[in-house]
Amino acid sequence: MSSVKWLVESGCLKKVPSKYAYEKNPEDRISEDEETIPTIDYSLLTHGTPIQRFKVIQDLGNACQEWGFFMVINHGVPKKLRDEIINSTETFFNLTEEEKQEYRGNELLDPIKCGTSFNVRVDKPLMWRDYLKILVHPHFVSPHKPVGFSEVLQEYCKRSREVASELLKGISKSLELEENYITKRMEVEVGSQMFVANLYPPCPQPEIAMGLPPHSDYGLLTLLIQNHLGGLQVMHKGKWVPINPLPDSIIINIGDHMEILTNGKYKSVVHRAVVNGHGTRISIGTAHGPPLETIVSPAPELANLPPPAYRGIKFREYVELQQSSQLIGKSCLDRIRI
Ligand SMILES: O=C(O)CCC(=O)C(=O)O
Ligand SMILES: [Fe+2]
Repeated sequence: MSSVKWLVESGCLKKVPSKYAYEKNPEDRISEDEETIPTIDYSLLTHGTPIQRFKVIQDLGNACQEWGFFMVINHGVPKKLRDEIINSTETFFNLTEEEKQEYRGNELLDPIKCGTSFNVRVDKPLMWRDYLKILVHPHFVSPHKPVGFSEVLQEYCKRSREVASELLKGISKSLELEENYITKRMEVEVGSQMFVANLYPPCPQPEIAMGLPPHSDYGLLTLLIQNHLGGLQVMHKGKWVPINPLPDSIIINIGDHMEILTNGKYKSVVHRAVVNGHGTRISIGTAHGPPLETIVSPAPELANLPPPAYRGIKFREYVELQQSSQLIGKSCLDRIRI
């Protein structure tokens, strides 16, 4: 299956080929309010006074409960590193189709996988998106091309793990649990981290194509950065809210495993990526979760009243289920609700 990038660059497309034609839900509403996702000042979480910390933990809890999405500012991941990971990812996608073939991957959880759409075996229609997914933790691997990619990838992923683990401490506190509760219970230090780069080439008819359809993410937390182009929309109170992140911020969202662990107190939220007609959008997510063999179930501290609402499932099994199915809202999580 050729990449969307190749399709766009190899001819002068005036129309979206029919296999990419995406029928939007006629009931979709785009929010026109100014309202957007909350902002969390990370530096107050890590270096604030006790009062500032108390307040930011409350804000974090509210953001998780009300939106499932927020932006973090003052996170300490240098702009240079964020630019470098976006630029080197772009350079990766600029390799020839033959060079990228090496990373096509045959198995669902091959540590390095490069491809198009979400899952070409089941997607109907195809998505206007190419991707590179790398399981970077606990065992770091990287494509050996382009030159320098591996070093930047390793550093960016390490810095994003640091941010994720501080946020998980704050989230534990917001649930009135001990600060290291989630990181310990989910063995986050030896947990899995998936790097997912999305490339959305310019689309001749953006209104009838989709970059990524409505879905929630697996894992505990996802960190997301993007180049200069927007496209992320978050479902909130029945409307799609377009996200325009503050400069230098990182977007964070709750994944399905946080919903399971908190017994539904913090819910994963459906989001999608729309495409545009003028330029190539790149977004880079890192999904943070437990080790693949860990069984995730509701924390007993949070699953007494109300009783457990999800059955326990091995992280690997859940990821395989999600990655092998069509991406449809929260359909994967629905399968393990009690
Ligand atoms: O490109 C985006 O803004 C969203 C990407 C996304 O939702 C994902 O990779 O799971
Ligand atoms: Fe996502």
